Amino acid sequence: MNQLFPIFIKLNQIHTLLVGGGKVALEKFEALASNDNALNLTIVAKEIIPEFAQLLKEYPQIDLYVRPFASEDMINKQLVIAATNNMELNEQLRNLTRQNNILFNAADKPELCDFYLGSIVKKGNLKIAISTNGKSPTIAKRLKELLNDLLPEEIDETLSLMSTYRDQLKGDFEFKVKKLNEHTKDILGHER
Ligand SMILES: C[C@@]1(CC(=O)O)C2=NC(=C\c3[nH]c(c(CCC(=O)O)c3CC(=O)O)Cc3[nH]c(c(CC(=O)O)c3CCC(=O)O)/C=C3\N/C(=C\2)[C@@H](CCC(=O)O)[C@]3(C)CC(=O)O)/[C@H]1CCC(=O)O
Ligand SMILES: NC(=O)c1ccc[n+]([C@@H]2O[C@H](COP(=O)([O-])OP(=O)(O)OC[C@H]3O[C@@H](n4cnc5c(N)ncnc54)[C@H](O)[C@@H]3O)[C@@H](O)[C@H]2O)c1
Repeated sequence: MNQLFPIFIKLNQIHTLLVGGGKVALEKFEALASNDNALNLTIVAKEIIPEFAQLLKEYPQIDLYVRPFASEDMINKQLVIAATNNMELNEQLRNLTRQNNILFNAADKPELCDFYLGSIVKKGNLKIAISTNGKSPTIAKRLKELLNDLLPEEIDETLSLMSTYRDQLKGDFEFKVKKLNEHTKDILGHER
């Protein structure tokens, strides 16, 4: 059984720290920024690969510090993601985040993580996050591709129409829920 509880985070409201500037850090950065390019992020890395530094020029709001991690970097952060090649540093980050009540992810190190990144299907306002409980990120990626192909582009239009319809409905909450369910019965092919 997968006991992980998915939540959807507003990356422009919280402050995230990414430690590391290599290929894996770049992948994690792309995973974050592809959801919200106005994200609130600080990056600390002893060294950064040129393509990552180049990409960051498109994000003037992001702070990049090319130097070793210092414990003060944790101040005012709510989420920390580590993508370093240094296991001692990963352990130190694990301990510091715990002491400071900050949620922690170490890329590819499940035993150190409070949360995992998911594979993400995106169709306009619709977003589906996939977890395999860490069993196979490759299958998560393949499922994402499958769902991306299966879901029609019009699904976003349907969401917008439903939102307008809901705003126009007059009546109490129970009445609205009934109407919305009646209206979508055929779209989804079954009754709630
Ligand atoms: C979903 C995705 C999100 C993201 O990272 O953005 C993600 N990994 C992705 C891809 C990917 N990662 C790896 C491969 C190589 C093949 C393979 O191993 O399968 C591929 C496939 C590829 O790149 O093609 C290597 C790998 N990853 C982990 C380990 C350690 C271990 O398994 O013990 C190792 C072995 C390292 C080694 O051998 O040294 C662990 C984790 N990776 C997770 C997330 C979390 C669990 C998610 C879940 O429950 O499924 C978890 C637990 C923690 C975390 O990192 O958050 C992203 C999909 C991108 C997309 O959607 O396109
Ligand atoms: N590259 C891959 O495809 C891959 C696949 C699976 C697992 N991994 C693992 O993921 C980790 C990261 O991989 P990578 O390819 O990005 O490694 P990398 O060596 O390219 O990058 C590591 C980054 O950590 C930074 N770093 C190290 N010590 C630091 C410190 N004290 N303060 C701040 N930054 C520091 C380095 O400057 C560098 O930017 C490694 O542990 C690797 O074994 C990598």
